[in-house]
Amino acid sequence: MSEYVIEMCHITKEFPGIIANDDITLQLKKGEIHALLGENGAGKSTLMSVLFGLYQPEKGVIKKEGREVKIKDPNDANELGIGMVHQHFKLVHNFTVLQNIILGVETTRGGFLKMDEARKKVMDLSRQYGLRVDPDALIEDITVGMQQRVEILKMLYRDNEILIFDEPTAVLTPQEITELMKIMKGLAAEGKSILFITHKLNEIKEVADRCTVLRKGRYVGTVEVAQVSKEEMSEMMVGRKVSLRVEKAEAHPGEQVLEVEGLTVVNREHGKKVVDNVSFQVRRGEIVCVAGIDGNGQTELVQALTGLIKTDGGTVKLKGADITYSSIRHRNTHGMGHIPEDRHKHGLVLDYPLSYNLVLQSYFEPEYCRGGFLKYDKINQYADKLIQTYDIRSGQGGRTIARSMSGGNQQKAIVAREIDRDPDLLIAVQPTRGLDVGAIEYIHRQIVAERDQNKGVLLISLELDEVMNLSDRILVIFEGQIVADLDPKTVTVQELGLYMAGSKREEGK
Ligand SMILES: Nc1ncnc2c1ncn2[C@@H]1O[C@H](COP(=O)(O)OP(=O)(O)OP(=O)(O)O)[C@@H](O)[C@H]1O
Repeated sequence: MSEYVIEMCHITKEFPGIIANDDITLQLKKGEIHALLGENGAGKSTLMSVLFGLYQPEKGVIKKEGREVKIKDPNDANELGIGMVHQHFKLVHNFTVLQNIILGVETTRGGFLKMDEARKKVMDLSRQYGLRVDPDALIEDITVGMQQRVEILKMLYRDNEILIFDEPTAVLTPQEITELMKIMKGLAAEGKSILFITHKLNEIKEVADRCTVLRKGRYVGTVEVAQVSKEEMSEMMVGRKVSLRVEKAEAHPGEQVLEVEGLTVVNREHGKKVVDNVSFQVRRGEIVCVAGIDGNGQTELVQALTGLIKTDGGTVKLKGADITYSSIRHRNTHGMGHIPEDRHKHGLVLDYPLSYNLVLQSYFEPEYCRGGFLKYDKINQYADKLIQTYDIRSGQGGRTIARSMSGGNQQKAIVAREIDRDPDLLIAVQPTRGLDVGAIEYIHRQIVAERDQNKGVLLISLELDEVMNLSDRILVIFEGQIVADLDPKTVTVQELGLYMAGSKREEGK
Protein backbone atom coordinates (compact mmCIF):
# COMPACT_ATOMS: atom_id res chain seq x y z
CA MET A 1 0.00 0.00 0.00
CA SER A 2 1.32 3.44 -0.96
CA GLU A 3 2.21 6.08 1.63
CA TYR A 4 0.22 8.52 -0.46
CA VAL A 5 -3.53 8.71 -0.78
CA ILE A 6 -3.22 10.75 -3.99
CA GLU A 7 -0.29 11.23 -6.34
CA MET A 8 -0.33 13.52 -9.32
CA CYS A 9 2.71 12.51 -11.37
CA HIS A 10 4.30 14.71 -14.06
CA ILE A 11 1.10 16.56 -14.92
CA THR A 12 1.18 18.88 -17.94
CA LYS A 13 -1.79 21.02 -18.92
CA GLU A 14 -1.70 23.63 -21.66
CA PHE A 15 -4.03 26.45 -22.62
CA PRO A 16 -3.70 28.54 -25.78
CA GLY A 17 -0.42 30.40 -25.46
CA ILE A 18 0.48 29.11 -21.99
CA ILE A 19 1.60 25.93 -20.23
CA ALA A 20 -0.37 26.27 -17.00
CA ASN A 21 1.10 23.07 -15.49
CA ASP A 22 4.49 21.96 -16.76
CA ASP A 23 5.50 18.51 -15.46
CA ILE A 24 4.15 18.95 -11.92
CA THR A 25 4.23 16.22 -9.29
CA LEU A 26 2.22 16.46 -6.08
CA GLN A 27 1.93 13.78 -3.41
CA LEU A 28 -0.70 13.90 -0.69
CA LYS A 29 -0.38 11.80 2.47
CA LYS A 30 -3.41 10.47 4.31
CA GLY A 31 -4.55 12.76 7.12
CA GLU A 32 -2.25 15.64 6.22
CA ILE A 33 -3.02 19.25 5.40
CA HIS A 34 -0.94 20.00 2.33
CA ALA A 35 -0.66 23.61 1.24
CA LEU A 36 -0.19 24.63 -2.38
CA LEU A 37 1.66 27.90 -2.71
CA GLY A 38 2.57 29.87 -5.82
CA GLU A 39 2.42 33.26 -7.45
CA ASN A 40 -0.70 34.48 -9.19
CA GLY A 41 -1.09 32.42 -12.33
CA ALA A 42 1.44 29.79 -11.17
CA GLY A 43 -1.08 27.06 -12.01
CA LYS A 44 -2.55 26.07 -8.62
CA SER A 45 -6.25 26.19 -9.56
CA THR A 46 -5.51 24.44 -12.85
CA LEU A 47 -3.74 21.57 -11.06
CA MET A 48 -6.64 21.18 -8.63
CA SER A 49 -9.12 21.28 -11.51
CA VAL A 50 -7.20 18.42 -13.13
CA LEU A 51 -7.51 16.42 -9.91
CA PHE A 52 -11.24 17.19 -9.72
CA GLY A 53 -11.78 16.10 -13.34
CA LEU A 54 -12.59 19.54 -14.74
CA TYR A 55 -9.58 19.51 -17.08
CA GLN A 56 -7.83 16.63 -18.82
CA PRO A 57 -4.04 16.90 -18.71
CA GLU A 58 -2.00 16.38 -21.88
CA LYS A 59 0.57 14.37 -19.96
CA GLY A 60 0.93 12.68 -16.58
CA VAL A 61 -1.00 10.23 -14.44
CA ILE A 62 -2.99 10.34 -11.22
CA LYS A 63 -2.75 7.54 -8.66
CA LYS A 64 -5.07 6.82 -5.77
CA GLU A 65 -3.38 4.74 -3.07
CA GLY A 66 -0.77 3.65 -5.59
CA ARG A 67 -3.24 2.60 -8.31
CA GLU A 68 -3.54 4.62 -11.51
CA VAL A 69 -6.99 6.16 -11.98
CA LYS A 70 -8.73 8.10 -14.74
CA ILE A 71 -10.72 11.16 -13.69
CA LYS A 72 -12.78 12.25 -16.69
CA ASP A 73 -15.21 14.50 -14.84
CA PRO A 74 -16.24 15.57 -11.31
CA ASN A 75 -18.47 12.49 -11.02
CA ASP A 76 -15.39 10.29 -11.38
CA ALA A 77 -13.64 12.45 -8.79
CA ASN A 78 -16.57 12.00 -6.46
CA GLU A 79 -16.53 8.23 -6.90
CA LEU A 80 -12.90 8.30 -5.82
CA GLY A 81 -13.78 10.35 -2.73
CA ILE A 82 -12.41 13.66 -4.02
CA GLY A 83 -14.37 16.84 -3.24
CA MET A 84 -13.62 20.50 -3.95
CA VAL A 85 -14.64 23.85 -2.52
CA HIS A 86 -14.14 26.32 -5.37
CA GLN A 87 -12.95 29.93 -5.10
CA HIS A 88 -16.39 31.03 -6.25
CA PHE A 89 -18.97 28.82 -4.59
CA LYS A 90 -21.29 26.66 -6.66
CA LEU A 91 -24.55 26.87 -4.72
CA VAL A 92 -28.14 27.33 -5.88
CA HIS A 93 -29.15 30.62 -4.30
CA ASN A 94 -32.89 30.11 -4.08
CA PHE A 95 -32.57 26.62 -2.58
CA THR A 96 -32.18 25.94 1.13
CA VAL A 97 -28.97 24.80 2.78
CA LEU A 98 -30.28 21.23 3.08
CA GLN A 99 -31.47 21.11 -0.54
CA ASN A 100 -28.06 22.29 -1.71
CA ILE A 101 -26.21 19.70 0.33
CA ILE A 102 -28.18 16.74 -1.01
CA LEU A 103 -28.52 18.04 -4.58
CA GLY A 104 -27.59 15.30 -7.03
CA VAL A 105 -27.30 12.53 -4.42
CA GLU A 106 -30.87 12.48 -3.12
CA THR A 107 -32.08 9.17 -1.79
CA THR A 108 -35.72 8.31 -2.46
CA ARG A 109 -38.31 5.79 -1.36
CA GLY A 110 -41.27 5.08 -3.63
CA GLY A 111 -40.46 8.18 -5.65
CA PHE A 112 -40.35 10.45 -2.58
CA LEU A 113 -37.29 12.16 -1.18
CA LYS A 114 -36.13 10.73 2.14
CA MET A 115 -35.69 14.19 3.64
CA ASP A 116 -35.70 13.12 7.29
CA GLU A 117 -32.75 10.79 6.81
CA ALA A 118 -30.86 13.43 4.83
CA ARG A 119 -31.52 16.04 7.49
CA LYS A 120 -30.30 13.72 10.23
CA LYS A 121 -27.09 12.90 8.36
CA VAL A 122 -26.41 16.60 7.69
CA MET A 123 -27.02 17.60 11.30
CA ASP A 124 -24.83 14.76 12.59
CA LEU A 125 -21.98 15.87 10.32
CA SER A 126 -22.53 19.47 11.29
CA ARG A 127 -22.14 18.57 14.98
CA GLN A 128 -19.23 16.21 14.44
CA TYR A 129 -17.10 18.80 12.62
CA GLY A 130 -18.37 22.01 14.24
CA LEU A 131 -19.89 23.25 10.96
CA ARG A 132 -22.72 25.48 12.13
CA VAL A 133 -25.48 25.85 9.52
CA ASP A 134 -29.20 26.52 9.47
CA PRO A 135 -30.56 23.71 7.24
CA ASP A 136 -33.72 25.60 6.32
CA ALA A 137 -32.22 28.99 5.46
CA LEU A 138 -32.00 30.04 1.82
CA ILE A 139 -28.45 30.38 0.49
CA GLU A 140 -29.14 33.97 -0.58
CA ASP A 141 -29.88 34.91 3.04
CA ILE A 142 -26.80 33.48 4.74
CA THR A 143 -23.29 34.86 5.18
CA VAL A 144 -20.38 33.91 2.96
CA GLY A 145 -18.86 32.03 5.90
CA MET A 146 -21.95 29.86 6.26
CA GLN A 147 -22.10 29.30 2.48
CA GLN A 148 -18.62 27.92 2.73
CA ARG A 149 -19.62 25.60 5.55
CA VAL A 150 -22.42 24.36 3.27
CA GLU A 151 -19.83 23.59 0.59
CA ILE A 152 -17.77 21.65 3.13
CA LEU A 153 -20.84 19.73 4.29
CA LYS A 154 -21.59 18.89 0.67
CA MET A 155 -18.22 17.12 0.45
CA LEU A 156 -18.69 15.32 3.75
CA TYR A 157 -22.24 14.27 2.84
CA ARG A 158 -20.77 12.55 -0.21
CA ASP A 159 -18.26 10.79 2.06
CA ASN A 160 -15.32 12.51 0.35
CA GLU A 161 -11.97 11.68 1.93
CA ILE A 162 -9.78 13.99 -0.11
CA LEU A 163 -10.81 17.61 0.26
CA ILE A 164 -9.60 20.41 -1.99
CA PHE A 165 -9.94 23.98 -0.72
CA ASP A 166 -9.20 26.60 -3.40
CA GLU A 167 -8.34 29.86 -1.61
CA PRO A 168 -11.04 29.35 1.01
CA THR A 169 -9.96 32.24 3.21
CA ALA A 170 -9.93 34.95 0.53
CA VAL A 171 -13.62 35.67 1.06
CA LEU A 172 -13.73 35.32 4.84
CA THR A 173 -13.49 37.78 7.72
CA PRO A 174 -10.64 37.28 10.25
CA GLN A 175 -13.07 35.65 12.71
CA GLU A 176 -14.36 33.26 10.07
CA ILE A 177 -10.79 32.40 9.08
CA THR A 178 -9.96 31.36 12.65
CA GLU A 179 -13.06 29.16 12.64
CA LEU A 180 -12.17 27.58 9.30
CA MET A 181 -8.63 26.80 10.46
CA LYS A 182 -10.12 24.94 13.43
CA ILE A 183 -12.51 23.03 11.18
CA MET A 184 -9.68 22.02 8.84
CA LYS A 185 -7.57 20.73 11.72
CA GLY A 186 -10.58 18.75 12.95
CA LEU A 187 -11.12 17.22 9.51
CA ALA A 188 -7.48 16.16 9.25
CA ALA A 189 -7.57 14.70 12.77
CA GLU A 190 -10.48 12.51 11.62
CA GLY A 191 -8.32 11.17 8.79
CA LYS A 192 -9.41 13.41 5.90
CA SER A 193 -6.60 14.49 3.58
CA ILE A 194 -6.65 18.16 2.63
CA LEU A 195 -5.18 20.18 -0.23
CA PHE A 196 -5.23 23.85 0.68
CA ILE A 197 -4.50 26.73 -1.72
CA THR A 198 -3.68 30.01 -0.03
CA HIS A 199 -1.46 33.05 -0.46
CA LYS A 200 -1.29 33.67 3.27
CA LEU A 201 1.88 32.35 4.81
CA ASN A 202 0.48 32.75 8.34
CA GLU A 203 -2.28 30.30 7.50
CA ILE A 204 0.17 27.78 6.08
CA LYS A 205 2.26 28.08 9.22
CA GLU A 206 -0.81 27.60 11.37
CA VAL A 207 -2.42 24.53 9.82
CA ALA A 208 -0.34 22.88 7.11
CA ASP A 209 1.98 19.91 7.60
CA ARG A 210 3.69 20.17 4.22
CA CYS A 211 3.72 22.71 1.42
CA THR A 212 4.33 22.30 -2.30
CA VAL A 213 5.54 25.39 -4.14
CA LEU A 214 4.89 26.16 -7.81
CA ARG A 215 6.38 28.92 -9.92
CA LYS A 216 5.29 29.84 -13.47
CA GLY A 217 3.64 26.47 -14.01
CA ARG A 218 6.60 24.46 -12.72
CA TYR A 219 7.24 22.44 -9.57
CA VAL A 220 9.78 24.11 -7.25
CA GLY A 221 9.72 21.77 -4.24
CA THR A 222 7.87 20.35 -1.25
CA VAL A 223 8.84 21.34 2.30
CA GLU A 224 7.94 20.39 5.86
CA VAL A 225 6.25 23.58 7.06
CA ALA A 226 7.67 23.40 10.59
CA GLN A 227 11.20 23.46 9.20
CA VAL A 228 11.01 26.60 7.03
CA SER A 229 10.33 30.26 7.75
CA LYS A 230 7.71 32.41 6.02
CA GLU A 231 10.52 34.31 4.33
CA GLU A 232 12.02 31.10 2.95
CA MET A 233 8.66 29.99 1.58
CA SER A 234 8.03 33.32 -0.14
CA GLU A 235 11.52 33.29 -1.63
CA MET A 236 10.94 29.78 -3.01
CA MET A 237 7.75 30.93 -4.61
CA VAL A 238 8.80 34.27 -6.09
CA GLY A 239 12.44 33.44 -6.73
CA ARG A 240 13.75 36.50 -4.87
CA LYS A 241 13.62 38.02 -1.39
CA VAL A 242 10.30 39.71 -0.59
CA SER A 243 9.78 42.33 2.07
CA LEU A 244 6.73 41.40 4.14
CA ARG A 245 6.69 44.90 5.69
CA VAL A 246 5.62 48.16 4.04
CA GLU A 247 8.42 50.71 3.77
CA LYS A 248 7.15 54.28 3.89
CA ALA A 249 8.27 57.69 5.04
CA GLU A 250 6.32 60.16 7.19
CA ALA A 251 3.09 61.44 5.58
CA HIS A 252 2.73 65.12 4.73
CA PRO A 253 -1.01 65.68 4.37
CA GLY A 254 -2.05 68.75 2.35
CA GLU A 255 -5.40 70.12 1.24
CA GLN A 256 -8.61 68.12 1.41
CA VAL A 257 -9.43 66.00 -1.61
CA LEU A 258 -12.52 64.24 -0.23
CA GLU A 259 -15.00 65.77 2.20
CA VAL A 260 -17.88 63.68 3.47
CA GLU A 261 -20.53 65.40 5.59
CA GLY A 262 -23.42 63.63 7.33
CA LEU A 263 -23.57 60.85 4.75
CA THR A 264 -26.49 58.49 5.32
CA VAL A 265 -27.63 55.40 3.44
CA VAL A 266 -30.80 53.52 4.33
CA ASN A 267 -31.15 49.85 3.41
CA ARG A 268 -34.17 49.49 1.12
CA GLU A 269 -35.15 46.06 2.52
CA HIS A 270 -35.10 46.51 6.28
CA GLY A 271 -35.26 50.32 6.43
CA LYS A 272 -32.26 50.62 8.78
CA LYS A 273 -29.46 53.15 8.38
CA VAL A 274 -26.44 51.20 7.17
CA VAL A 275 -24.36 54.36 6.85
CA ASP A 276 -25.34 56.65 9.67
CA ASN A 277 -24.44 60.33 9.52
CA VAL A 278 -20.82 59.74 8.57
CA SER A 279 -18.41 62.69 8.31
CA PHE A 280 -14.71 62.61 7.54
CA GLN A 281 -12.06 64.01 5.20
CA VAL A 282 -9.19 62.61 3.21
CA ARG A 283 -6.34 64.97 2.44
CA ARG A 284 -3.76 64.87 -0.29
CA GLY A 285 -0.65 62.99 0.77
CA GLU A 286 -2.31 60.60 3.22
CA ILE A 287 -3.65 57.08 3.28
CA VAL A 288 -6.81 56.91 5.36
CA CYS A 289 -8.08 53.46 6.16
CA VAL A 290 -11.63 52.53 7.07
CA ALA A 291 -11.30 49.52 9.36
CA GLY A 292 -14.18 47.45 10.60
CA ILE A 293 -15.64 43.99 10.83
CA ASP A 294 -17.27 43.06 7.54
CA GLY A 295 -20.91 44.11 7.30
CA ASN A 296 -20.66 47.31 9.34
CA GLY A 297 -21.50 49.62 6.46
CA GLN A 298 -18.16 49.88 4.68
CA THR A 299 -19.54 48.35 1.47
CA GLU A 300 -22.44 50.81 1.31
CA LEU A 301 -20.18 53.73 2.26
CA VAL A 302 -17.92 53.02 -0.72
CA GLN A 303 -20.87 52.43 -3.04
CA ALA A 304 -22.31 55.81 -2.04
CA LEU A 305 -18.98 57.58 -2.54
CA THR A 306 -18.44 56.02 -5.96
CA GLY A 307 -22.02 56.53 -7.17
CA LEU A 308 -23.02 52.87 -7.28
CA ILE A 309 -25.97 53.50 -4.94
CA LYS A 310 -28.04 56.56 -4.04
CA THR A 311 -27.54 58.37 -0.75
CA ASP A 312 -30.32 59.26 1.67
CA GLY A 313 -28.68 62.31 3.20
CA GLY A 314 -25.48 64.29 3.47
CA THR A 315 -22.95 65.54 0.94
CA VAL A 316 -19.80 64.30 -0.78
CA LYS A 317 -17.24 66.74 -2.18
CA LEU A 318 -14.34 65.80 -4.44
CA LYS A 319 -11.64 68.50 -4.72
CA GLY A 320 -14.14 71.00 -3.33
CA ALA A 321 -16.92 70.27 -5.87
CA ASP A 322 -20.18 68.68 -4.76
CA ILE A 323 -20.51 65.25 -6.40
CA THR A 324 -23.29 63.84 -4.20
CA TYR A 325 -25.58 63.34 -7.19
CA SER A 326 -22.99 63.05 -9.98
CA SER A 327 -22.87 60.11 -12.35
CA ILE A 328 -20.27 57.38 -11.97
CA ARG A 329 -18.52 58.53 -15.15
CA HIS A 330 -18.38 62.12 -13.91
CA ARG A 331 -16.67 60.96 -10.72
CA ASN A 332 -14.25 58.81 -12.72
CA THR A 333 -13.30 61.52 -15.16
CA HIS A 334 -12.96 64.13 -12.40
CA GLY A 335 -10.28 62.42 -10.39
CA MET A 336 -11.74 59.41 -8.60
CA GLY A 337 -10.27 55.92 -8.99
CA HIS A 338 -11.98 52.87 -7.56
CA ILE A 339 -10.68 49.36 -6.93
CA PRO A 340 -13.98 47.65 -6.12
CA GLU A 341 -14.74 45.01 -3.53
CA ASP A 342 -16.34 42.60 -5.97
CA ARG A 343 -13.97 42.29 -8.92
CA HIS A 344 -16.34 40.20 -11.02
CA LYS A 345 -19.41 42.35 -10.51
CA HIS A 346 -17.97 45.86 -10.55
CA GLY A 347 -14.37 45.53 -11.70
CA LEU A 348 -14.31 43.70 -15.02
CA VAL A 349 -16.42 42.72 -17.98
CA LEU A 350 -15.50 39.04 -17.83
CA ASP A 351 -16.32 38.25 -21.45
CA TYR A 352 -14.26 41.15 -22.83
CA PRO A 353 -10.58 40.82 -23.62
CA LEU A 354 -8.08 42.18 -21.15
CA SER A 355 -7.25 45.16 -23.41
CA TYR A 356 -10.88 46.42 -23.38
CA ASN A 357 -11.02 45.95 -19.63
CA LEU A 358 -7.98 48.18 -19.24
CA VAL A 359 -9.73 51.13 -20.93
CA LEU A 360 -13.20 50.78 -19.40
CA GLN A 361 -12.99 54.29 -17.94
CA SER A 362 -11.28 55.95 -20.88
CA TYR A 363 -12.30 54.25 -24.15
CA PHE A 364 -14.51 57.24 -25.05
CA GLU A 365 -11.66 59.74 -24.81
CA PRO A 366 -10.06 61.14 -28.01
CA GLU A 367 -6.94 59.09 -27.29
CA TYR A 368 -8.87 55.85 -27.93
CA CYS A 369 -11.89 56.87 -29.98
CA ARG A 370 -12.64 58.99 -33.07
CA GLY A 371 -16.05 59.61 -34.61
CA GLY A 372 -17.54 56.75 -32.61
CA PHE A 373 -14.88 54.26 -33.73
CA LEU A 374 -12.39 52.73 -31.34
CA LYS A 375 -8.69 53.11 -32.13
CA TYR A 376 -7.71 49.50 -31.56
CA ASP A 377 -4.01 50.05 -32.15
CA LYS A 378 -3.89 52.71 -29.42
CA ILE A 379 -5.90 50.54 -27.02
CA ASN A 380 -3.60 47.57 -27.67
CA GLN A 381 -0.48 49.68 -27.21
CA TYR A 382 -1.76 51.01 -23.92
CA ALA A 383 -2.80 47.53 -22.76
CA ASP A 384 0.66 46.17 -23.60
CA LYS A 385 2.23 48.93 -21.55
CA LEU A 386 0.12 48.14 -18.49
CA ILE A 387 0.64 44.38 -18.87
CA GLN A 388 4.41 44.96 -18.87
CA THR A 389 4.54 47.53 -16.08
CA TYR A 390 2.20 45.74 -13.70
CA ASP A 391 3.31 42.22 -14.64
CA ILE A 392 -0.20 41.02 -15.52
CA ARG A 393 0.25 37.40 -16.57
CA SER A 394 -2.12 35.78 -19.04
CA GLY A 395 -1.87 33.42 -21.99
CA GLN A 396 -2.51 35.80 -24.87
CA GLY A 397 -1.67 39.25 -23.59
CA GLY A 398 -4.33 41.90 -24.29
CA ARG A 399 -6.39 39.40 -26.30
CA THR A 400 -6.96 37.10 -23.31
CA ILE A 401 -10.58 36.97 -22.24
CA ALA A 402 -10.74 38.26 -18.66
CA ARG A 403 -12.75 35.24 -17.48
CA SER A 404 -9.92 32.83 -18.27
CA MET A 405 -7.32 34.77 -16.26
CA SER A 406 -6.26 33.63 -12.81
CA GLY A 407 -8.03 35.42 -9.94
CA GLY A 408 -4.91 37.26 -8.86
CA ASN A 409 -4.13 38.48 -12.34
CA GLN A 410 -7.69 39.76 -12.75
CA GLN A 411 -7.11 41.77 -9.58
CA LYS A 412 -3.76 43.07 -10.85
CA ALA A 413 -5.47 44.25 -14.05
CA ILE A 414 -8.00 46.31 -12.08
CA VAL A 415 -5.32 47.78 -9.82
CA ALA A 416 -3.20 48.67 -12.87
CA ARG A 417 -6.11 50.38 -14.64
CA GLU A 418 -7.11 52.43 -11.60
CA ILE A 419 -3.64 53.48 -10.45
CA ASP A 420 -2.37 54.24 -13.94
CA ARG A 421 -5.10 56.83 -14.46
CA ASP A 422 -3.38 58.67 -11.64
CA PRO A 423 -6.53 59.72 -9.77
CA ASP A 424 -6.52 62.52 -7.20
CA LEU A 425 -8.45 60.21 -4.89
CA LEU A 426 -7.99 56.46 -5.02
CA ILE A 427 -10.65 54.42 -3.24
CA ALA A 428 -9.15 50.98 -2.80
CA VAL A 429 -11.30 48.22 -1.35
CA GLN A 430 -9.32 45.12 -0.34
CA PRO A 431 -6.79 45.92 -3.07
CA THR A 432 -4.57 42.93 -2.35
CA ARG A 433 -7.24 40.27 -1.96
CA GLY A 434 -6.12 37.06 -3.65
CA LEU A 435 -2.67 38.39 -4.51
CA ASP A 436 0.63 36.62 -3.88
CA VAL A 437 3.21 38.17 -1.52
CA GLY A 438 5.30 39.55 -4.38
CA ALA A 439 2.29 41.26 -5.93
CA ILE A 440 1.15 42.56 -2.53
CA GLU A 441 4.56 44.13 -2.00
CA TYR A 442 4.27 45.78 -5.42
CA ILE A 443 0.71 47.08 -4.91
CA HIS A 444 1.55 48.44 -1.46
CA ARG A 445 4.50 50.32 -2.96
CA GLN A 446 2.24 51.75 -5.66
CA ILE A 447 -0.30 52.96 -3.11
CA VAL A 448 2.43 54.61 -1.05
CA ALA A 449 3.82 56.17 -4.26
CA GLU A 450 0.39 57.63 -5.05
CA ARG A 451 0.32 59.16 -1.60
CA ASP A 452 3.84 60.53 -2.03
CA GLN A 453 2.77 62.13 -5.32
CA ASN A 454 0.30 64.12 -3.28
CA LYS A 455 -2.79 62.04 -4.02
CA GLY A 456 -5.34 61.01 -1.40
CA VAL A 457 -6.00 57.34 -0.72
CA LEU A 458 -9.04 55.88 1.01
CA LEU A 459 -8.34 52.26 1.82
CA ILE A 460 -10.93 49.77 2.97
CA SER A 461 -9.42 46.61 4.31
CA LEU A 462 -10.42 43.71 6.53
CA GLU A 463 -6.81 42.66 7.01
CA LEU A 464 -5.47 44.09 10.23
CA ASP A 465 -1.86 43.73 9.09
CA GLU A 466 -2.60 45.80 6.01
CA VAL A 467 -4.51 48.40 8.02
CA MET A 468 -1.68 48.81 10.55
CA ASN A 469 1.15 48.79 8.01
CA LEU A 470 -0.21 50.91 5.23
CA SER A 471 -2.42 53.61 6.72
CA ASP A 472 -1.52 57.04 8.06
CA ARG A 473 -4.87 57.39 9.82
CA ILE A 474 -7.47 54.77 10.77
CA LEU A 475 -11.20 55.45 10.86
CA VAL A 476 -13.09 52.69 12.62
CA ILE A 477 -16.59 51.96 11.38
CA PHE A 478 -19.10 50.18 13.60
CA GLU A 479 -22.78 49.73 12.79
CA GLY A 480 -22.60 52.39 10.11
CA GLN A 481 -20.93 55.03 12.29
CA ILE A 482 -17.36 56.24 12.52
CA VAL A 483 -16.52 55.53 16.15
CA ALA A 484 -12.82 56.45 16.19
CA ASP A 485 -10.13 58.32 14.28
CA LEU A 486 -6.83 56.70 15.28
CA ASP A 487 -3.11 57.06 14.68
CA PRO A 488 -1.62 53.69 13.63
CA LYS A 489 1.67 54.65 15.27
CA THR A 490 0.14 54.84 18.73
CA VAL A 491 -2.81 52.45 18.68
CA THR A 492 -2.32 48.74 19.38
CA VAL A 493 -3.99 45.93 17.44
CA GLN A 494 -5.85 44.93 20.62
CA GLU A 495 -7.26 48.44 21.05
CA LEU A 496 -8.24 48.59 17.40
CA GLY A 497 -10.08 45.30 17.90
CA LEU A 498 -12.09 46.78 20.78
CA TYR A 499 -13.21 49.73 18.64
CA MET A 500 -14.07 47.41 15.77
CA ALA A 501 -16.16 45.18 18.03
CA GLY A 502 -18.07 48.21 19.34
CA SER A 503 -16.76 47.81 22.93
CA LYS A 504 -15.01 51.17 22.80
CA ARG A 505 -15.78 54.55 21.24
CA GLU A 506 -13.76 57.77 21.09
CA GLU A 507 -15.18 60.71 22.95
CA GLY A 508 -17.14 63.09 20.72
CA LYS A 509 -17.65 60.43 18.02
N1 LIG B 1 -9.76 28.07 -18.90
C1 LIG B 1 -8.62 28.69 -19.21
N2 LIG B 1 -8.36 29.12 -20.46
C2 LIG B 1 -7.21 29.74 -20.78
N3 LIG B 1 -6.22 29.99 -19.90
C3 LIG B 1 -6.42 29.60 -18.64
C4 LIG B 1 -7.62 28.95 -18.21
N4 LIG B 1 -7.52 28.67 -16.88
C5 LIG B 1 -6.33 29.16 -16.50
N5 LIG B 1 -5.65 29.70 -17.54
C6 LIG B 1 -4.31 30.30 -17.48
O1 LIG B 1 -3.43 29.38 -16.86
C7 LIG B 1 -2.54 30.05 -15.95
C8 LIG B 1 -2.65 29.42 -14.57
O2 LIG B 1 -3.89 29.83 -13.98
P1 LIG B 1 -4.39 29.33 -12.56
O3 LIG B 1 -5.77 29.87 -12.37
O4 LIG B 1 -4.19 27.87 -12.44
O5 LIG B 1 -3.37 30.09 -11.59
P2 LIG B 1 -3.35 30.19 -9.99
O6 LIG B 1 -2.00 29.73 -9.56
O7 LIG B 1 -4.52 29.48 -9.42
O8 LIG B 1 -3.43 31.78 -9.78
P3 LIG B 1 -4.14 32.74 -8.65
O9 LIG B 1 -3.30 32.68 -7.45
O10 LIG B 1 -4.05 34.09 -9.28
O11 LIG B 1 -5.56 32.24 -8.47
C9 LIG B 1 -2.92 31.50 -16.00
O12 LIG B 1 -2.01 32.18 -16.82
C10 LIG B 1 -4.30 31.55 -16.62
O13 LIG B 1 -4.47 32.72 -17.38
